[in-house]
Amino acid sequence: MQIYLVGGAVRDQLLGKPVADRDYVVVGATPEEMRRLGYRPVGKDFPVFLHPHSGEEYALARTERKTGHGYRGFAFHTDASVTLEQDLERRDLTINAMAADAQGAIVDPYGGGRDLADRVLRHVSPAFVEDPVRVLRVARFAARYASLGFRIADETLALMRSMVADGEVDHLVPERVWAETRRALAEPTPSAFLRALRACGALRVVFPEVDALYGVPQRAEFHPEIDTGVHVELVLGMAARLAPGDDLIGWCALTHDLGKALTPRHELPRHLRHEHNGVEPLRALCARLKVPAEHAALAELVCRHHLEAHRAFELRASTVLELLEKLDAFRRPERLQGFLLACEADKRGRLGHADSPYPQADYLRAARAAAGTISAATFVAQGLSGTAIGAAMREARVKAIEGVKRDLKAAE
Ligand SMILES: Nc1ncnc2c1ncn2[C@@H]1O[C@H](COP(=O)(O)OP(=O)(O)OP(=O)(O)O)[C@@H](O)[C@H]1O
Repeated sequence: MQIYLVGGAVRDQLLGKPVADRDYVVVGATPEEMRRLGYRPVGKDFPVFLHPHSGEEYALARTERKTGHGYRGFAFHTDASVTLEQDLERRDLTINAMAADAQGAIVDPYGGGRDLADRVLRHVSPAFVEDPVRVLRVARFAARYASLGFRIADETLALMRSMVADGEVDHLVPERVWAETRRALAEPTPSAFLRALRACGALRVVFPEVDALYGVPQRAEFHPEIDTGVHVELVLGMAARLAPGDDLIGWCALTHDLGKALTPRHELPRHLRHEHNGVEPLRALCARLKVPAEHAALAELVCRHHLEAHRAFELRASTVLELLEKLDAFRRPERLQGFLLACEADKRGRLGHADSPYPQADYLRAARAAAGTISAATFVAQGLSGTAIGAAMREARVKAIEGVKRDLKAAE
């Protein structure tokens, strides 16, 4: 039997990037042999084994046949006669379909090395169309490598379009959409994920509420980029810059303005109440994709309150306190931190504003710190009880926030 390193590890090595996971393909072996050698079987649908010591994954070389819709409709075939080339042929992109033998010699039957050098994301074979998640994977790799100058090959984009047109993308299960989206949001250029999905028409299928933002105008004096979809792309880019690799902030960036798609035509380009209008589609989207609770919760807070954060200096101290309470900022400082990063990404994610300061974040952080030092214990010690404690504490917190604002003004 022969063992090859395959997929992402070979690609990353050739790109000079750190290798995260090492996956191996085993050619010319049977499951029984693998077990005899001490490998532990883990695959449900097809034979994958864990190395007895390193815990790395070793999969028997396999082919597949499409039997139905979506990703469940596959019959995998594996035996000792399946070749490395057959296994690599069923992979998505040529840059992911290279292998390296034990001596480090590269096996590259589909031109992955050339595409890597040319910065092209290209499908391996016509079988690409058989698994709709590959549309999302290509978009995700576009988000990962956009800054290196990668583009999607025309013929691959054409196949992606045909998969959308044939309705194959409709069969994606929410778990797979979320898993790829989450990973894409943690990539360096998440806006390239949106652009790739939009270019093939998949955005309308998987994120219709985001797709609907393109072509919706905003006021040019606040948003020189005008188009709301373009604004969302800029906010995603800024979120990736402010919080690299943080898909939670990315999710908030992606969804903060969903309400703008619902603005009545006669009100455009103003978007009165968009922060309220966005809540319902956001909740429906989070439920549909089964996003984790904290992603749904923080995205809703950002959607509802981003305008308040932008206007923080104009708000009364009591309103600032209410905002901090709604964010649960006294018990959960990380919530406030995430909220402010997303709000800052929104404010700076506008054409010509990338380097604008966002002093609102400093103010709200300082407000929380000052108000947070006031605790109920002080008022209990003063002999107060029940509702009197709550009222006195509130009053003291409001005063503390007023103090912070005064100090900031004085420092200007
Ligand atoms: N749905 C799919 N269709 C075709 N090939 C796939 C699919 N999912 C994974 N692969 C193949 O399996 C390999 C491992 O997949 P995995 O999702 O771990 O990504 P990766 O390429 O290792 O990238 P990452 O760096 O994100 O882990 C890929 O490189 C690709 O060759």
